[in-house]
Amino acid sequence: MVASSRIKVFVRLRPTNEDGKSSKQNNNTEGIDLPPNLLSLDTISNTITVSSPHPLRGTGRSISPVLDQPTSNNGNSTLSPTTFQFDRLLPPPTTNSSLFQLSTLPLIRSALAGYNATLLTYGQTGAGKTFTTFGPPAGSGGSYKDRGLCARAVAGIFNELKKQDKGGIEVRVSCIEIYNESLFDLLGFAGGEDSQREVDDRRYNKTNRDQPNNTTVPTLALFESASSGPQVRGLRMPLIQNSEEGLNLLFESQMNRAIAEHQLNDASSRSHCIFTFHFVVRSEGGKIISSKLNIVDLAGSERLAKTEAAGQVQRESNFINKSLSFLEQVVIALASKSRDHIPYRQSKLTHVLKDSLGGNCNTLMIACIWPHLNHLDQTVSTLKFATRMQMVKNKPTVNENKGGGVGSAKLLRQIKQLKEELSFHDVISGRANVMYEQPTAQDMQHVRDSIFKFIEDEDAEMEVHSLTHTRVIMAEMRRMIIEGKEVGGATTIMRTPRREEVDGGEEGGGREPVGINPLFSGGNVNVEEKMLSPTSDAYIARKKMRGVEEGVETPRSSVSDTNDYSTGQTPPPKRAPSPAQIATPPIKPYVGSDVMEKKAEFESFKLGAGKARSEALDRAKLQVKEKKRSIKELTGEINYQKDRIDFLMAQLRGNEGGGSPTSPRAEDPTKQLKAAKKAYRVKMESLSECKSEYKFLQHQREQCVQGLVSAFDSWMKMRPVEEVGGGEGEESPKRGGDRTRAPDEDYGDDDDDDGTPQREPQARDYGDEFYSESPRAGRKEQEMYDKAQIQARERFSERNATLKKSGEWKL
Ligand SMILES: Nc1ncnc2c1ncn2[C@@H]1O[C@H](COP(=O)(O)OP(=O)(O)OP(=O)(O)O)[C@@H](O)[C@H]1O
Repeated sequence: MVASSRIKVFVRLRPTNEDGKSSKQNNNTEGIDLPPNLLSLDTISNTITVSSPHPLRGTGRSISPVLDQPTSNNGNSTLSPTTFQFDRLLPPPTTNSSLFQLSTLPLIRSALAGYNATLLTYGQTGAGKTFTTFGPPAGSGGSYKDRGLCARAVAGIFNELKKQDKGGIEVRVSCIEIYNESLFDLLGFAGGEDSQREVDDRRYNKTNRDQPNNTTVPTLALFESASSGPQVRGLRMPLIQNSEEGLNLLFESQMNRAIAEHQLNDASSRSHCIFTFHFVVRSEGGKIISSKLNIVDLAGSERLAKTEAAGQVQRESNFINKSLSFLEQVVIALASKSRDHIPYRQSKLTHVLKDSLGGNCNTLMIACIWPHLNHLDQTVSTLKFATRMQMVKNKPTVNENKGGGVGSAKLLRQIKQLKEELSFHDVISGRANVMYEQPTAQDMQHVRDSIFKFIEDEDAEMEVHSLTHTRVIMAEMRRMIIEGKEVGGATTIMRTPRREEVDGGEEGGGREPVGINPLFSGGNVNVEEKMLSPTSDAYIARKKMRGVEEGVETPRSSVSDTNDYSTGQTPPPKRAPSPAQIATPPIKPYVGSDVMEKKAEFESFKLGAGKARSEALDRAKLQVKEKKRSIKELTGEINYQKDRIDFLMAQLRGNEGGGSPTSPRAEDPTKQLKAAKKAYRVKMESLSECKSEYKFLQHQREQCVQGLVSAFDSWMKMRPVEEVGGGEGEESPKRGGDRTRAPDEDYGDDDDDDGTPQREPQARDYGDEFYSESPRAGRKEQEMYDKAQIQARERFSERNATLKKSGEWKL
C-alpha cells in the first residue's frame, strides 16, 4: 500500500516598510508593521494569530472562496482572533539561504530518490513569492546573496549528485508560463531561431499593451498521459550537465517572463511560472526511474482597487484572480472528505498541477504574506487557503518504468522485428550464438575464459561477434582491473590457478600475479579504514588484517613479467626473490575472480551462519544514518534561530542608540529575543545529545563490523576443505586458515564525513552557501551566477535591438 502524506505548508512573512504600500526595492528589514494585538507569532509552536481592529475592507462578499467571514449589518466582514498553525513560520529576517535548507534541499533529495516533488509559492501580489522562488528579477543584477530557491536548487542538485555519486543520472529542465490562460514555453529560444521568434512574438504582444492581442501566437497544448499524468506537448527540455548550464537556462526563462508595474509591485509577475527539473535514472536491467522537481511561482492575487490596474494589466489581473479562484476550488474539493469530483480541468493551472495537488508528489507550499495593516484582509485570506492546503493528502511513490516511456510498446515491437531480421541474417551467413542480448551467467563465464586466454597467450585472438559482445568484454576487463586495484592496490588479472600451480609445481610454490599495472601499485588505502577512528577496535583489527596481506605482498611486476600460463611454465623471474619471499611462499591477494568468489562466500555467510550479525550491522548502519540526518536538521534549525537572534539584537541595539526608528510593531523585540534564545538553547541541547548518541551508534556499528568480520574468519577456518574447495575438487591456497580478511564490504553509511554537520552552528556563522565546501567553491559559484545573469541580459537586449530595428517591436 502506498503511504499518503499531506502537503506541507510554511508561511513566510516579508519585511515591510513604513506605509506598507510600496514595495519598490524594499531594503527595510525592520520586520512586521502590525501591532501584536492584530498579529502575533509564535515561532516555537509555529502559530500565527490574527485579529482585526475594525471591520475588514470589503463589500460584504467573501474576499475569496475560502474566506467566508460572517458579515456585519453594514455588509462589511468582521474577524475575531483566529489562530493558524503551520509546519513552519518564517518571519523576517529569514534568508533564502536558510529557507533553501529547510524547504528545497529535502525535496531535491526526495526527487533524486525517484519521487516527484513540488515547491510552490502562494500569496497576494508583492508578498515575496518571486523573491522566494527566483530571487530579485532576472537581469536586475540582484545580489547573489538573495538568489532564489530555484538558482540554489540548480547548484544543490549537482552537489547532491556528486555527493551521492550518481553519475549516470540525466537532468533536464523545462519552464512553462501560464499567461492569460495560455501555456508558453519560456525556454522556447533554446530550440533555435524559429522558436526564439515565438517567444519574441509573444513578448511583443504582451509588452506592447496597446496592440490588440495577436491570436496567431503559438501556445502549447496540454494532454493527459495515462502513465505520466498531465503533459505539455512540444515543451522543450534541454539536458543540463552542470550548474552553469542550468543557471543560463534559468535566467533565460526568467528574462522571458511577463512582468508589469503596478501600485504594489514595480516588477509584478503577470503569470504563473513552473520551472521543472526532470531526472531520469536508467539501471542496467532496463529499469527506468524518472522523477521531477517543480518550482512554481504563482502570480499573486490582486485587488484591482489596490493595484489601480487598468488596460492590459487589469485584463491580466482578471485572468490571475480567476485561475487562483479555480485553484482554491480544487484545494477545497481535495480537502473535503468525500473527494468525489476534483475540478482539475477548469483551468490550465490546476490541470498542470494535478500531480502536485492530491497526486503522486511530495508537495510543499510556501505561503507568502505581507504583514501590514493595509494587507490584513489578504493575509487572512492567504492563511485560510494555506490551512486548507495542509489538509490535502498526496501519495508519493517512486516512478519506476520497467518498459520504457511513452510509445514504448511501439518501440518494443520494432525491436522485436529487428532482432528477428538479425537472427535470420546470422543463420543465412552461417554465424551462430551471436550475442545481442544481455549476457547470461554462462555467457559471462565464456567471456571471462576468453579474456584470460587472450591475456595469457600472446597468439590468442579475441573473437568478437557483435557490438554488444565487444561492450561486454570491455566492461568485464574494466571490472577485473578495478577489482584488482581495489583489493591489491595493484591491477592484477588472475584466473583460477591450476592444480600443479596450487600444489607448487615449481620450487617456491607461488606464482606472480599476471599483469600488474605499475600505475595502480602502492597507495593501497582502504576507504572504510579511513572512516574509522584510528583508535577504534575495528580500525586496529582491519589494519592488522591488512598488515598480514601487506607482509606477504607479491613483488611488483611489469607487464613484461607475464607468466606463460599456456605452457604451464613460469619464466625465470627478472629479479631475484628476497629471502623473505623464499622463506614464506607469497600468498596471492584476492583479486579478479577470487574476489568474486570471496564476495560470494561472504554473501552466503551473511545469509546463513552470519545472518543475525549481518542484520545487526544493517540496523546499526541505519541508526547511524538516521542520527546523522537528525543532526543535519537540528543544525539547520539552530542556524535559523541564530539568524533571528542576530537580527533582533541588531534591532535592539539600533533602538538604544536612537538610530533607526522603532518599528510600530508593538510585540516587544526583547520578548521575541528571549523566545528565540530559548529555542536556540533547546535545539543546542538536543544537538549535543544527538551528537553523543551519534558517537555511541558509530561505535556500535564498528563493533558490529568487527564481529561480522571475525565470525566470517572463524567460519572460513572451520569449514571442511571439500566445502570450500574450488570447482572440481581443487583446493584453493587462499582458503581456510590462510584467509586474512573479508572481502571489501560497504560498512559505511554512504556519507563521506564523520557526521559532523556541514555547517556547524556558530556564533557568527553567516555562511550563506550550504554546499560551498570552501570559500573558493562559493566564489566560483557566485562568478558563475553573475556571469549567467549578464549573459541572459545581453542576449535579451540583442534580441530587443534586432526586433526594434526591424520595426516589429515597438516598446
Ligand atoms: N523576504 C524578503 N526580503 C527582502 N525583500 C523582499 C522579501 N520579500 C519580498 N521582498 C521585496 O518585495 C518586493 C515584491 O516581492 P515579489 O516581487 O517577490 O512579490 P510577489 O509576491 O512575487 O508579487 P507578484 O505576485 O506581484 O509577482 C520585491 O522588491 C522584493 O525584493
